[in-house]
Amino acid sequence: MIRETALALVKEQLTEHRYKHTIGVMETAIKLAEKYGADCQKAELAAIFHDYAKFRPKDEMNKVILEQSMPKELLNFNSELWHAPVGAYLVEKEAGISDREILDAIRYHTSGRPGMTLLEKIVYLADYIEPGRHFPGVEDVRQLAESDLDGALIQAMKNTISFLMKKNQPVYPDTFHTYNSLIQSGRID
Ligand SMILES: Nc1ncnc2c1ncn2[C@@H]1O[C@H](COP(=O)(O)OP(=O)(O)O)[C@@H](O)[C@H]1O
Ligand SMILES: [Fe+2]
Repeated sequence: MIRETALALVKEQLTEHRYKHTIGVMETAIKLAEKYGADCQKAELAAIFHDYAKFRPKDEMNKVILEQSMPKELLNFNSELWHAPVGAYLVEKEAGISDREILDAIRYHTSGRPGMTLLEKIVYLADYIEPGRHFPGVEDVRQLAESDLDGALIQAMKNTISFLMKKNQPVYPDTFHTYNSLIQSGRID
């Protein structure tokens, strides 16, 4: 699918603000894909579609999670997590994207998962550091992303986990497991 077609499909699903964020994620994901040797076209499409389900009603997302046998555990956590796996499902069903790598990059863009692929890492990070993002710690992650993809990802996950903990919010454990897997894969002992 070409960029224009994908963007037109996504624009219908999003607010103006979310659409601008999506453009930022797309541009950042392409740059990261060039830098780290990922497939730029897949990075572009995954980034364009990553928030496709962001504004679906909660009851619709809840139903998809149950009917499509997604992890039920998701329902015990922040509903903000749901649009990622539900988005992967709807992008396949409604937009006809069938590439597994692209769908998985959408599926895991919020929680991460242990053993993330290069494409999944790029979309996760592009979502975190795109130029429209302004929150404490984002500049450090942007700097790290220039030369150390895993280091940047670890820092982004640390920030997300601490942010949720500071607000006394539950943390969906896959993010902890992703953090552990990244820390362990980089260890020299
Ligand atoms: N492990 C987690 N447990 C609970 N909430 C999480 C977890 N990881 C991310 N979140 C929350 O999910 C929300 C959406 O994240 P994300 O999809 O990355 O961004 P966006 O808001 O651009 O869609 C954020 O508010 C974030 O704090
Ligand atoms: Fe998202």
